[in-house]
Amino acid sequence: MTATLDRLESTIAARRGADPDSSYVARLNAKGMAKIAQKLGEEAVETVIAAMRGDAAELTGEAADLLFHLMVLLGASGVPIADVMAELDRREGVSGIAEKAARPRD
Ligand SMILES: N=c1c2ncn([C@@H]3O[C@H](COP(=O)(O)OP(=O)(O)OP(=O)(O)O)[C@@H](O)[C@H]3O)c2ncn1[C@@H]1O[C@H](COP(=O)(O)O)[C@@H](O)[C@H]1O
Repeated sequence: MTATLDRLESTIAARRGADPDSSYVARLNAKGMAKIAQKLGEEAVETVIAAMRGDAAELTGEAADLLFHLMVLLGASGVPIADVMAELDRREGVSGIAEKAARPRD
């Protein structure tokens, strides 16, 4: 999975400055962060809908769209996928319930 995301990150970085007429990555970046964020939100909603329909093939496609648009957003934000993976590694073995219970209260 990491190798796939690493390759996709490189492809997105290489395509960002391409001709928007021939590159979806370039076209989306040319529209700016608000449009990239909007697309990510739309893909998240479509992923949720596919999950609720119980259609595994549809969910697979929507999840791929979601991950792709997340990668475009991370790239446009200058956040390497390696940093996200490192954060997940850091959390490994820490129960979400225990972590939430240990948060300082307001
Ligand atoms: N993985 C993807 C990928 N997944 C989805 N998409 C595109 O994401 C778009 C999402 O479809 P939507 O209908 O939701 O969006 P839309 O057509 O822009 O609709 P509106 O926003 O206009 O309403 C489609 O154009 C898909 O083709 C992708 N486009 C590119 N990639 C990867 O990025 C690489 C570079 O792509 P280009 O920049 O286009 O060369 C490709 O070789 C792939 O590896």
